[in-house]
Amino acid sequence: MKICLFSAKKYDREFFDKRNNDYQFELEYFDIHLEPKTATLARNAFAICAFVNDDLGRDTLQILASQGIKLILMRCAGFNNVDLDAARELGMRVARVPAYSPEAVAEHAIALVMTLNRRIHKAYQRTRDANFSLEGLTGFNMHGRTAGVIGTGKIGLATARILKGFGCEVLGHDPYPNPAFEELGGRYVPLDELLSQSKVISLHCPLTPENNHLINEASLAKMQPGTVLVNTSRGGLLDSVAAIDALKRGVLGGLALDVYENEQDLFFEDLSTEVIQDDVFRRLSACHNVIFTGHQAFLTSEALAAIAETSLGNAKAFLEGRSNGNEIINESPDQH
Ligand SMILES: NC(=O)c1ccc[n+]([C@@H]2O[C@H](COP(=O)([O-])OP(=O)(O)OC[C@H]3O[C@@H](n4cnc5c(N)ncnc54)[C@H](O)[C@@H]3O)[C@@H](O)[C@H]2O)c1
Repeated sequence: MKICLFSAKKYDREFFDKRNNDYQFELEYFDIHLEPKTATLARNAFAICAFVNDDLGRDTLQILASQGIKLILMRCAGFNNVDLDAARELGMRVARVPAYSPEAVAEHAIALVMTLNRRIHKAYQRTRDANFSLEGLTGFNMHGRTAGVIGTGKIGLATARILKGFGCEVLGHDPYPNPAFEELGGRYVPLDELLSQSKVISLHCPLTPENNHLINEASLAKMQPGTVLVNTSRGGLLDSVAAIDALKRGVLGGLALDVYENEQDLFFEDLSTEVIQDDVFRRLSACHNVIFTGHQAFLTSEALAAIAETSLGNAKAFLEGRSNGNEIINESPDQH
């Protein structure tokens, strides 16, 4: 039984091949994105396995369905790039990996905050050039600061736990409060209060049509000068053009992005010999207090092993006609 994996990198092959010893599926890997013009590659398979920047819109799904694909395996938690209505109409099932390692993403978010705060990115460059001046490297203590977590599900909770460990006061905002967040000492507040009180703000809610550009010109205007904002969730949550303006005005004292709203043309590829055409990305990456990582928050060996195990387990459950709780075809993207 064959599964075609799209956007498959070396590390995906390594972990899927290893876990597949127990499952014995036939795995075919394609390094390229899934989109209408590549969907025809998925021949003689019952399932395809896709990732965050693959295009699973109606056109792609129609081509896949016409080739007999019955199951979409998302090897990630988010599924904002899947047209669930189309999948349902075409009789396709969609499954995901709801929680492979919340700590992997939370730890990366905090690594980004600390890199910006303590200017590690600048110190790294300076010391390699034997420049040991400390001018311009002043950070702030996390201890005693207020940090805001937007979205207090699995990853937001893991982030809040680390922030609490630093000795931060942790504010949260979530339409569905999580008792575990309050148990660890977090305090729920309205979004405006979180924006205006927090020195550090970390985004951990899914991208839905309702919260596209949740952080926009109006919400940035509510932040205190010098706020550090980190987004490891989905790029569309932040209006990047408004962020440039907030950086210029000093409202944002630091911006760390593991995700970017137009990342599908950039991330996961080596573009080091090309001129980047995205002017918003170029303006952001030219700021001394902006750092990017290319959607790597998930990238730990623990997370990759869990992604492979759960994805293959989802395929097995489908073939056995079982539900294992990872199906999303009947959910809308903003549901838990
Ligand atoms: N960068 C990466 O590598 C990476 C890896 C995994 C997940 N993610 C992203 O992280 C997101 C969160 O993952 P999770 O496992 O914590 O999901 P989760 O479902 O456990 O938690 C998400 C929380 O966000 C809340 N929420 C929804 N809309 C909101 C809004 N408008 N304002 C505030 N809160 C809102 C939900 O109620 C829920 O509690 C995923 O949707 C995905 O986009 C990124």
